[in-house]
Amino acid sequence: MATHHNDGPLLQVSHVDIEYRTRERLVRATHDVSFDVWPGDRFILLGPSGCGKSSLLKATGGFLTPRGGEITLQGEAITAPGPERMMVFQEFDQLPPWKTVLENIMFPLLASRKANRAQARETALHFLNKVGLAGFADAMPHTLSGGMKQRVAIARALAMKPRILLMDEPFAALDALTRRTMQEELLALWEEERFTLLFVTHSIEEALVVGSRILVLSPHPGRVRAELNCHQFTLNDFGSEAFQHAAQHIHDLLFPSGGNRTSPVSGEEPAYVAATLHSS
Ligand SMILES: Nc1ncnc2c1ncn2[C@@H]1O[C@H](COP(=O)(O)OP(=O)(O)OP(=O)(O)O)[C@@H](O)[C@H]1O
Repeated sequence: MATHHNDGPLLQVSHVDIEYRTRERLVRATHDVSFDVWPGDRFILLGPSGCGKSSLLKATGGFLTPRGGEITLQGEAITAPGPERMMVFQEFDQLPPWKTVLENIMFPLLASRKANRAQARETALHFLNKVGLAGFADAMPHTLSGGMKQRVAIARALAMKPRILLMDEPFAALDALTRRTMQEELLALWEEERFTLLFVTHSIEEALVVGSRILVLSPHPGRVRAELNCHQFTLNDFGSEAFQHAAQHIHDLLFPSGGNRTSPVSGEEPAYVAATLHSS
């Protein structure tokens, strides 16, 4: 179980500015972004394409260094990638194709010397079972569906018992039904394991279902527009009045021009529209 709120935030993102320098220009990805993630949080970074969500996640992963501000995990500055911060990406090709499913899950445990072969195998089988793929230990990644590959990537990350799990739109490339199932499974896993999650999405609906807290970001450069609690919603709340109300509220935060659903904020806008119009 996660320890609860005794020792201060697990992750602190303080006044973070992220910039990219290309030959032609300087891109400011985020400006002065601050937030705290507590143990056991399912913390969502939500915003339109280009608001710097992935950049914030990569900086937390230690894959890039902010231009300004600081990111700390349990008080220690993040300067490089580390096994206590495991990442799950959107792409289905994140599993080395020459390793079996089981070997894929065992690999970080062995590479980080967290476990010997026997322990790694046992842990990998345990987590493979947890994501419902016990029968696929010896399968090669190319024989799996997209959803199954994402389950393996999640098992691989959780097997490391990271202090924080970083997920970058992990379900965005899945069909709607599989996406819903994966959200359900992730929540069930969280109920069992109570890991701390930092999750990037541009879907309001997904943010409300998966998250316990949501950081709403505005684009160019990404700034904090609001931070909201949403632990009250589950997958059963789709279409409920409270859910619709919360979705509309977030929509209005993201598109403050006043409900103009055709405002050209980004090519990704239909995701928000779908979220607010969804009812069942
Ligand atoms: N390697 C890079 N070089 C130059 N600019 C970059 C690079 N990576 C990201 N950017 C720019 O930084 C800004 C933020 O990008 P980022 O990918 O973090 O946003 P995002 O909110 O995750 O978007 P999306 O939902 O489309 O992935 C964008 O304007 C993007 O073009």
